[in-house]
Amino acid sequence: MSAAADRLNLTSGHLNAGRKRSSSSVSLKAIEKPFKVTVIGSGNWGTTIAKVVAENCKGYPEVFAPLVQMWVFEEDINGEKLTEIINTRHQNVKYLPGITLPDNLVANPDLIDSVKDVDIIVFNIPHQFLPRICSQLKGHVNPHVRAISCLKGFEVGAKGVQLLSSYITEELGIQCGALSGANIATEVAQEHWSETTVAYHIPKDFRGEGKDVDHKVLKALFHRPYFHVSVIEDVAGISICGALKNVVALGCGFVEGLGWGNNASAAIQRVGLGEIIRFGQMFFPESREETYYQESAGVADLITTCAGGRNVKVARLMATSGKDAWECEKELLNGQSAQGLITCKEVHEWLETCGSVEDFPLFEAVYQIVYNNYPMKNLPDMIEELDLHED
Ligand SMILES: NC(=O)c1ccc[n+]([C@@H]2O[C@H](COP(=O)([O-])OP(=O)(O)OC[C@H]3O[C@@H](n4cnc5c(N)ncnc54)[C@H](O)[C@@H]3O)[C@@H](O)[C@H]2O)c1
Ligand SMILES: O=P(O)(O)OC[C@H](O)CO
Repeated sequence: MSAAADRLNLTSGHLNAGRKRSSSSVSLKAIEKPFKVTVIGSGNWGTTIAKVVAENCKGYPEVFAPLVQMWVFEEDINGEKLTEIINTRHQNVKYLPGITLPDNLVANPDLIDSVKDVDIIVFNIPHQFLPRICSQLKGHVNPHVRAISCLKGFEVGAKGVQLLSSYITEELGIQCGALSGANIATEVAQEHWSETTVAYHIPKDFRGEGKDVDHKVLKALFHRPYFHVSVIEDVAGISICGALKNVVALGCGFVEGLGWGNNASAAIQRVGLGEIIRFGQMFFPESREETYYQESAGVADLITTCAGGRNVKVARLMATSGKDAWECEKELLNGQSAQGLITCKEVHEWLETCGSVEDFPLFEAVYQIVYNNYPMKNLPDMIEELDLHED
């Protein structure tokens, strides 16, 4: 085993075969040409994951090209360009203040230039911007490029409800997996220990170990001493959890803001977990039920998001202030996005299309509260009235 593999502890013993994780031991010394990596997105999570990736690319030059580009949606910050601030002071002062970024992470405002000759793209933007980003990238990305989506949400359109990784694959013709877990960005950026799940299917045109991206390469790219990665195959399972826990977190924020306490929040999470699993079973039958319970992307992410994520904070403020969702998001998040606000609408539209609204009373209640001003205090009845578990 190479020194790099040894340092990464990428042996089969380290991986839990019972959870269908990747288990082969591959010498990373065998990498034919180091993989060049770009991160698209520079928000709270975008910048955090770019930091993680840049640390590993610098640490394993036999596997990755050390220089990592991060595409930045350019902004003016008190007369200075955000990209210039990042490249000179090595800090994203707007979206991840107080965190020093590695000097091999280079901010680039030119989207097309940022993916030139790249081997791996990590997508990490609020999901409402994905269609425009993909349409700009079309024709500029080689089909052999591999991608990981760190986005949490769905694309709902003419093709029905789609995973964002599938949307990227369809739009750009590249294989795309996902990364999702119990990962509040600032905690990861501060290097407090957490876990995450990466899911990736090896594509039919896989070029072979050492030449192409596989589970080992992805583990090397994302695993840090403070950020423990498990690599599995269930892209649908981890993506469904990641998208829908944000809707559940809004429900938790409502009951907390009303002053109802921990029992009410736990009740919302219980109902929410059931609806997440039901959604997976109905619309993505390829997703595996154990992912919801065993992976960081499952119930662990539900718990952390409902405790300390942005969605719960926005919903709490809605309840305590009486302001609408968009005002609360603006007031609290300084340009960041509470993705559950968009996801609950997408889910509602999809469920209406297929006549399944009544199967998901919590998702529907959250949508009605956010978009149609339904009283939050009626949430228990809204869930109860539609509860399918009643005899
Ligand atoms: N922040 C977290 O704790 C966290 C953790 C895990 C996953 N996620 C997920 O990661 C994804 C990205 O979240 P984030 O926290 O990096 O973003 P964010 O919520 O911090 O959003 C801000 C980003 O949006 C960009 N932006 C604004 N307008 C834009 C436009 N018109 N086009 C393109 N980009 C624009 C900004 O430049 C900035 O980079 C989301 O799907 C989120 O759910 C977030
Ligand atoms: O801050 P939120 O609500 O977007 O959630 C953050 C992460 O998704 C937690 O894993």
